[in-house]
Amino acid sequence: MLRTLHRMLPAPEARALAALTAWLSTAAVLQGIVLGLAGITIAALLNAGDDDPWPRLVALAGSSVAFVIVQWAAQLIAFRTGSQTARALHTRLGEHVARLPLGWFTPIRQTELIDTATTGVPQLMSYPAILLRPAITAILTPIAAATTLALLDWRYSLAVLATTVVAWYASTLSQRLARTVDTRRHRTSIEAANRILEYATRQPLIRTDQRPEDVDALDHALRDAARESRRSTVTVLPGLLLFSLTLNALFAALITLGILWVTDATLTVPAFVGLLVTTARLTAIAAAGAELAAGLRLQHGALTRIGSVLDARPLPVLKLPPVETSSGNVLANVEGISFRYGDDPVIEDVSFTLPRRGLTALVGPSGSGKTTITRLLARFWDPTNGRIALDATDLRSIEPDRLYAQIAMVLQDDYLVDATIRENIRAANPSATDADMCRAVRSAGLDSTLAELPNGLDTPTGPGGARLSGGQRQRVSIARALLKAAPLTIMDEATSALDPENTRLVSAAARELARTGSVLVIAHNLDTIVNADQVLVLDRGRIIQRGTHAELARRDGHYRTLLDAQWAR
Ligand SMILES: Nc1ncnc2c1ncn2[C@@H]1O[C@H](COP(=O)(O)OP(=O)(O)OP(=O)(O)O)[C@@H](O)[C@H]1O
Repeated sequence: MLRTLHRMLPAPEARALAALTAWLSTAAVLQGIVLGLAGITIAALLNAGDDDPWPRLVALAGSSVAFVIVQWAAQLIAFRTGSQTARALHTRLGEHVARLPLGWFTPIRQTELIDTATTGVPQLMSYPAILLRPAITAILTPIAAATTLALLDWRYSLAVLATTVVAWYASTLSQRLARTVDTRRHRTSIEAANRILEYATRQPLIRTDQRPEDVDALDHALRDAARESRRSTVTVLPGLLLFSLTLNALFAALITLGILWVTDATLTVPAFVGLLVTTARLTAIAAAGAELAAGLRLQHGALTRIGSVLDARPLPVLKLPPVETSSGNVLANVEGISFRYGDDPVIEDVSFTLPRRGLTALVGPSGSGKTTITRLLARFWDPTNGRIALDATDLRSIEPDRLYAQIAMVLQDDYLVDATIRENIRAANPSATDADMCRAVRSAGLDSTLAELPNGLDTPTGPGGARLSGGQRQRVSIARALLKAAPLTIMDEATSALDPENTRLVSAAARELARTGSVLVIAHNLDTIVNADQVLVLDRGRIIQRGTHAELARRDGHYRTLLDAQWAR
């Protein structure tokens, strides 16, 4: 665990952890020497007359003082290292997550990430601060004590070393037993957390639709979590019992050995008493170490989860030759792409181009793959076959920052950061002038909304934009896209039109952006489609028709059927 944590930390914090380990190891060895010397001194005092106890008493006092000083310094360093470790892990997690492909952020991974950042990292902080000391002490102190005891009786010293190895093995075994249940318990508790989040955020839907299956799913998840929690307690107990029994059996074995050696006169009674005092103290140290095992296991679990986030690889940026395009007017070239989520093919052999300027409407029934195509264009994932090029460059060879600078997105229910409306919009283009900002706000239809807000553009949006209505959030998102004026804008029109005014605004913004850039709209609004330069009709992951609205509307086929069913009402 120490090695894993050491590997995860940046160099300065890893060095601090190594230094702390050295301090704690020195303290543990000194403690062992103190305990060994205590046994030897007791033997010498009981053996009055035969031995001069003073040299031993001086050595004991000297090593005790050294131990207290080193232990005190180590503890101070431990608290500092604990908070440095937590800070470094938070930073590493944050920097790493920012480089992961957007497709990595599934709901369950998001819940895991919240748990890791808010619970896992703070848990790990107490590893260097509190638990590393007893963990090191439980191993090094008995070894140092046993070695010191060799001055009194080398056979007993070897016996203590052997029992230390057996006790260490028993402790590892009991922890391994518990770790498997810990993993299951964590999985079910994350599933429950996810369900609770879903239950809380979908309350309106659950209440109005009276969906008992949502409540059932939550009930199941909570029951599973409670069951695993009970099971983990029950499974951990035999391990703890095994360790406690082993420890007591080892102590009894050492006493028996001592008695045997006293009986055959190869060990004196005072020496035996001295050895027993030291051994009893070592047993107490080992038992205290075992009591902290549960904490260590929790930290091991947290470390494993942080490791699995850090192991997730960002999509590689490859060195690829430029892509030839048929004309300089092409911005995006999608060539024979296929994609699957797991084993399910979702997109199959799709090809199309997006012009540098113009509006492309993507239409098709629900589940036909429209959203997936737009996500592949923003490189949430790489297609399993084929390639996508932006400005004659394969997406896989564009640095993420450069790629995101070229794309703007307006989604159905956009997430706003907890800042003012102005800050949310300006984030799209920090160098935009106030005049550009006003234009974007006006075109997005936000001016009427702002007039009703007491602080206008400086109104806080709340976490995720919760203080604005869905329609207002979408208008902020449109203003952001207008201000960014990226070469490619991807828009997702609301399926269940929030209000006709917003639908008209998305359509108008799409047309405006299409005058200077390329716009790809997942279109549900006939107005958008009629104005599109090309319409791509998608069905079960394939493009089955393409052309303008007028061309497609004249032909029999899927588009006409869609048109009749959806828009001609
Ligand atoms: N993250 C995911 N994991 C697994 N399957 C997914 C995932 N996202 C979408 N799918 C599946 O991929 C298929 C295409 O989904 P997609 O969201 O691209 O369709 P869509 O045409 O945008 O649908 P809608 O109009 O309803 O939004 C669907 O069958 C969907 O169930």
